[in-house]
Amino acid sequence: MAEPTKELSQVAPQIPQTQNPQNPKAGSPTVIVDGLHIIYKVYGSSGDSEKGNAASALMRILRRQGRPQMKEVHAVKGVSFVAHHGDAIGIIGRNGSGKSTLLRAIAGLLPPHKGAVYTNGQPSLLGVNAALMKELTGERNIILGCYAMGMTPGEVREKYDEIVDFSGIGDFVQFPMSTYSSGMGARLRFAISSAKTHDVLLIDEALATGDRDFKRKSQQRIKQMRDAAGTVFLVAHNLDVIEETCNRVIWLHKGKIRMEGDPQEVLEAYNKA
Ligand SMILES: Nc1ncnc2c1ncn2[C@@H]1O[C@H](COP(=O)(O)OP(=O)(O)OP(=O)(O)O)[C@@H](O)[C@H]1O
Repeated sequence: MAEPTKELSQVAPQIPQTQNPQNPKAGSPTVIVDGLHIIYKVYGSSGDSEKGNAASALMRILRRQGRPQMKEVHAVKGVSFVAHHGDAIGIIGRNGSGKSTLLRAIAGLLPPHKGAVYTNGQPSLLGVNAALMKELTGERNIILGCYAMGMTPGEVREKYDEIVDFSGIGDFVQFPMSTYSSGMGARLRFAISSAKTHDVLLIDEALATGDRDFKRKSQQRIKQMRDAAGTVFLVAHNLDVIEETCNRVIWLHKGKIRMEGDPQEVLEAYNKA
């Protein structure tokens, strides 16, 4: 199978950089998405007239058709763009427009059907379903999560209190995550993931469940990551979060880029559409 993502240095070692004496990395490319197509293959009914309901399942059994036919969902259709160090890129679009699919492809979790994703550094996906273990306590999850991000035991000890403080879960850190509200879970996930500086951090709706205070804190932290010349991608339905956090917005529509650029301009066009 083709590699989901490739190291940027292998394909574009000499791309000119914007010089910034304070941070020499700033402005250089971190992610190149080149003519990307993602297709899901799913089992579905054979025709539009056959909806996936009990009646059609029964008909299939009676007609001895066995398994339903394979269908394809073309979720991302020829998307291309370049992201740079220091960019926070908001991805907006209606339900089903391909936002989460694009993030998962950048993270290397979905192989391109056509085209390619090149990344400089390791992309980390922070999603609403990021893999923390519900039956373990917050404390255990913090430790495991930090190890999973490649931190040393010393770094974990150093960051532990800060993560608990930032998440605001207080004494709940001693309880299994299965006892947390969805907001508490999302806050802990964000606190763990953002305890480390990421080259490319992909955030999928993780800020949606936090309260106002937490949103403010997380926006500040995203800004710090940008200042450290990381690249942040943010999928959110809350357009205020996008406007306040991002310096660029990509509007996806039915798997294609409808518009891209300055947040105010893109959000204005999106709201009018
Ligand atoms: N695992 C999957 N298998 C098959 N089809 C999928 C899968 N995940 C997403 N799709 C389809 O791909 C298309 C894009 O979905 P995606 O979740 O990327 O959109 P989205 O813009 O993130 O939507 P939302 O705003 O509702 O989260 C949709 O038609 C969806 O039904």
